[in-house]
Amino acid sequence: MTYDYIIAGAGAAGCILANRLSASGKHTVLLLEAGGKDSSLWFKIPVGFAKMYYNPTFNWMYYSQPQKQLNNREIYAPRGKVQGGSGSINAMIYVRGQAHDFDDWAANGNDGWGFKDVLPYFRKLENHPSGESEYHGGSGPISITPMKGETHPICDVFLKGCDELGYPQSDDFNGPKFEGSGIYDVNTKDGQRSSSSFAHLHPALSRPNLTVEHYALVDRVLFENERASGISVTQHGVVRTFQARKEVILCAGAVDTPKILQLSGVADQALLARHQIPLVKHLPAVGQNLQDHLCASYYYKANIPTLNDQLSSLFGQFKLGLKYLLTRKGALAMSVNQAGGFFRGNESQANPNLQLYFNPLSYQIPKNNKASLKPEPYSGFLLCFNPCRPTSRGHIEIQSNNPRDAALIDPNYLSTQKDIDEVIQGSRLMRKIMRAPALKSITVAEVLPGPAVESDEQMLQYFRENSGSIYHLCGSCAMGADVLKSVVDKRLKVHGLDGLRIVDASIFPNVTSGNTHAAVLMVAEKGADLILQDA
Ligand SMILES: Cc1cc2nc3c(=O)[nH]c(=O)nc-3n(C[C@H](O)[C@H](O)[C@H](O)COP(=O)(O)OP(=O)(O)OC[C@H]3O[C@@H](n4cnc5c(N)ncnc54)[C@H](O)[C@@H]3O)c2cc1C
Repeated sequence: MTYDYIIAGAGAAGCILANRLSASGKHTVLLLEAGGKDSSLWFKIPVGFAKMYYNPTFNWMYYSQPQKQLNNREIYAPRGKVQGGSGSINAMIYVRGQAHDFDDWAANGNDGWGFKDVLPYFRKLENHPSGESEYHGGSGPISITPMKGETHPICDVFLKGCDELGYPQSDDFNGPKFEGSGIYDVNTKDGQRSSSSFAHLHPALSRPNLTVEHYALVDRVLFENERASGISVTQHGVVRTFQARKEVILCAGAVDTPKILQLSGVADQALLARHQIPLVKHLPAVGQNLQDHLCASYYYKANIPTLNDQLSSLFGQFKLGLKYLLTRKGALAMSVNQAGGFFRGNESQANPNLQLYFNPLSYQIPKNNKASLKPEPYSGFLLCFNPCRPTSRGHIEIQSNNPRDAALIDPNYLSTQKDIDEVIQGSRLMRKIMRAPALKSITVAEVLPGPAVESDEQMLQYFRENSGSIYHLCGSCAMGADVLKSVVDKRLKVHGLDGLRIVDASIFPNVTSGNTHAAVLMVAEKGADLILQDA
């Protein structure tokens, strides 16, 4: 069968492309997704995040290679395996990043991707309750909800503590003032997840020129000489091929997009030779430049009730459930990451370089992936940090030429001195904030790492033993001008090939300073415009 556009991966980016490319009715579009539909109610209810965290039906549940700098631990890397992708299972925190994140993209040979260029796309994609303004959009498909005014009362204690220490406050991390403590926005509408699947794809499903195939694992891109001519998938055990009249667009995310390219013969020639894959194009940067945010939590026991108290009792759960059903508000309508912000680890930083989360509950992520996420059995809360712009770079590599084998993920965490220094800065910042009078007055004890962990070495060791991914893998098919160091050009076309683009988190030249979902949605909106301009 032949379509104008074939999109591989119905994730955060792929659903937007499917909508935008099929909207005019002029082009036929095929959207291929390895997972199933997002019909379960748990994708709608924000608290469903916990249900999907270790759910092998809807989550690829990848693990990294053992990380040398993290005590050789294999770090959990959940990825959505369902319509909507990771955008269907994520924590919905909506932060664009700092202006200089995108100015650095532009400086990497990507004119047209500086902050002033991408801001119109951020505005286009969102429906913000404050309406149209310099920084916000009021009529886009993705609904944004500020959690301000709805968060657990303990979040106000955090904000007061930061204020006591003289830190600035930000009313809106996506507005003119990024730096400071504040309350996060989430991408929800009336207490329900506003994913690109719900906001873009569902309303487009009745279009006759849009076809969606589920349980269709893309094995490889097919080429005629140096033009991508179609795609080969395995669906319910049967191999099927589809032809593309105009373009094949890879949207399988930062782990699977480079994997598909490598399986298709577009990668470093030595890697391809090792796996007996015929060479289509020697592109050594495919799979390189992998980045992520690495975080660690500090756990506290409080002398006032926290969300732990409500979530630990059946009556508390019942009350929260009833509130959600009746008003679509309350803890079940929100992310667990409610307060936080962006801070400078020391005075010499030109920009905020640490992101913080203050959660009104505390939970340990169970190591056993058959267990579920449960609050700690006391009134607790946690404070968590990650460096905003880590400089460690890792890679994605196929382990065989079998598309059913997961790729090897090596983020190479904490492999630069800058990243190590920022871990110390972040650890010291946590302790400083917790010494603020407001926070001291509600804290019984630091449960973890605990007061015995005091020196820089001990704090670093705690981080090495306990840190985890905050699930922002990106950069593995970076956009840039240098064909040895990047994979796509500024129009998102794969270097040296025709009819093949990448539109997902893998094209980030550098990770953004906040959570990555918003920037992926922007990339998809701008990518759709670029594709339609060339149609
Ligand atoms: C648990 C979790 C929590 C997160 N929390 C937040 C948050 O609060 N805020 C935030 O900003 N970001 C968050 N993120 C990150 C954010 O969701 C991702 O950055 C974003 O979804 C990436 O979008 P993408 O389109 O690149 O990939 P994805 O959304 O992952 O989509 C890729 C799609 O491709 C499909 N696919 C993969 N391989 C194939 C194949 N071979 N054939 C066919 N289909 C394939 C996948 O099944 C998936 O549907 C979180 C991520 C996770 C996993």
